[in-house]
Amino acid sequence: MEVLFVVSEVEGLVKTGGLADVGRALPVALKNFGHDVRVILPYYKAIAEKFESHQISDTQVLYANDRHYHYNIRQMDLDGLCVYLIDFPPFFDRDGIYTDSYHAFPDNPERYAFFSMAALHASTCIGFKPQIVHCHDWHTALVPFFMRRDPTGFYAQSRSVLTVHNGAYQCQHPLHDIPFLHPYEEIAAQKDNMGAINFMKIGVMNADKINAVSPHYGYELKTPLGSHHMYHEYMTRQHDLTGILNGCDYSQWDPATDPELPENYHTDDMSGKVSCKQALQSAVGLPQNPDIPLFGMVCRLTEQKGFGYLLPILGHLMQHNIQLLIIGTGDPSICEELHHFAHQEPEKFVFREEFSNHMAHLLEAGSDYFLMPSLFEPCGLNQMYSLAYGTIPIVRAVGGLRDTVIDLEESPDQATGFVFHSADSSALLNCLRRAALFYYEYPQQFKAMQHRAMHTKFTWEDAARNYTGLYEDALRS
Ligand SMILES: Nc1ncnc2c1ncn2[C@@H]1O[C@H](COP(=O)(O)OP(=O)(O)O[C@H]2O[C@H](CO)[C@@H](O)[C@H](O)[C@H]2O)[C@@H](O)[C@H]1O
Repeated sequence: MEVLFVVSEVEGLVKTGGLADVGRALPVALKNFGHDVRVILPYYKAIAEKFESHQISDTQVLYANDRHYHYNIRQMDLDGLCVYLIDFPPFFDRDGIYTDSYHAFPDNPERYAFFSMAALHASTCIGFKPQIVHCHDWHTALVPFFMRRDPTGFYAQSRSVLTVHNGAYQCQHPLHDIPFLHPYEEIAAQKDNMGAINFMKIGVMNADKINAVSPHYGYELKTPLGSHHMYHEYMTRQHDLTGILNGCDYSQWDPATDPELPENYHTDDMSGKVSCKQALQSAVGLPQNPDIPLFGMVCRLTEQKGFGYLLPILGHLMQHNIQLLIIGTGDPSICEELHHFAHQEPEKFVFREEFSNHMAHLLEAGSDYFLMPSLFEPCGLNQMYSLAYGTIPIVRAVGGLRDTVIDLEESPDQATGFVFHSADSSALLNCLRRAALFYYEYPQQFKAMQHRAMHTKFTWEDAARNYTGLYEDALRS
């Protein structure tokens, strides 16, 4: 199949979170499955500064209201993957992808409405007629709407798939600021009483098929509590909504080959993991004690990741003989609390406010436990990386975390981690205490759990097979 993969981030080029990991690994897996996949994303400043690409057509123009958008199409090769870039400096030649590190760019809705329109337009200019146009999250959720109303007929036989990586981000914005949507009366009819429209709703109501990034998140989207206030839309589309579990990119996340680690390791010889722990403790200034359990966490600092109930128990946690390391960037108020706490407990707790791929890899390898107590988690990738690195995940039973981690009490012989249920501090604290006790009291069982974790596999090949099935369903619709 010919697939146009329209996405706002691609790991290796530009990344703010898990969307980028999927933006790289899934098209590669689909290509390996035999599909002709072309990825298209904005030509951000960060890409222009670091990577070679070349312009492949004359300057193109799009019109919306009285505005003209003159843009260029560029192309590059990313490890055998064909990548097109939409070059429009007024929107993309700036520091930051979505934010200036603190605040979202106010013109994000217009930027991504333009990108969605330009991605489809560019494909017609290039002459690539895809059977499937696969878009992701709110940034490209207008693509299915524009496809259905394409006046040229170029996409008449094409079908659209919208993947929901994070349904909480929907982009609600005044229609007035989004010129590309002005011509459509049906959109004007959807304005709420503040004059705003919702990109994600438009995507869900117009895509031929929709999928969540795990089966359980697919189920949650169809519940009032888990739908992020889009229960009506997800229920309306329930027969076209499914869940496909993300994979783990083992070419990037394998402790036996990971070049970011001071020493590699595998299930037959775990001594390298001890060196990684030592290197991690040394890198962040924690006492170099190999016997104390080290809990690690790396994530975007947002409420989604469970800080609402993690922050209140940090003090209680420090009464135990453990170490905790958190690496992340995001919400300034969470940063402030973490910095404050780190000053109080320098021997036990370190907070690094940074985005570092190297440190993320070292943390995955050097920690004993990986903490992921999310309020909601569409799939989650770090728990998969943790399993691969023999770093036992501690997760809440939501979304993809529930689909990928087996709790010790639930199934002692198959357990790969610790799972708690309620979104509250005491449930989390109990779970963390359970994990610390297990580490100290049952070292042999801890090792056995590490081995089981490292043998657990969630491959992109499986995901690509499932997406192929979804594409086939879309083409039949
Ligand atoms: N400070 C930092 N330094 C270095 N690396 C950092 C970092 N902060 C985060 N990362 C990296 O970003 C990625 C985070 O991926 P996740 O899937 O866990 O979360 P995210 O919420 O961004 O993704 C959303 O999309 C993905 C993809 O579908 C879903 O799995 C997920 O549930 C959904 O919320 C990992 O590769 C992680 O290592």
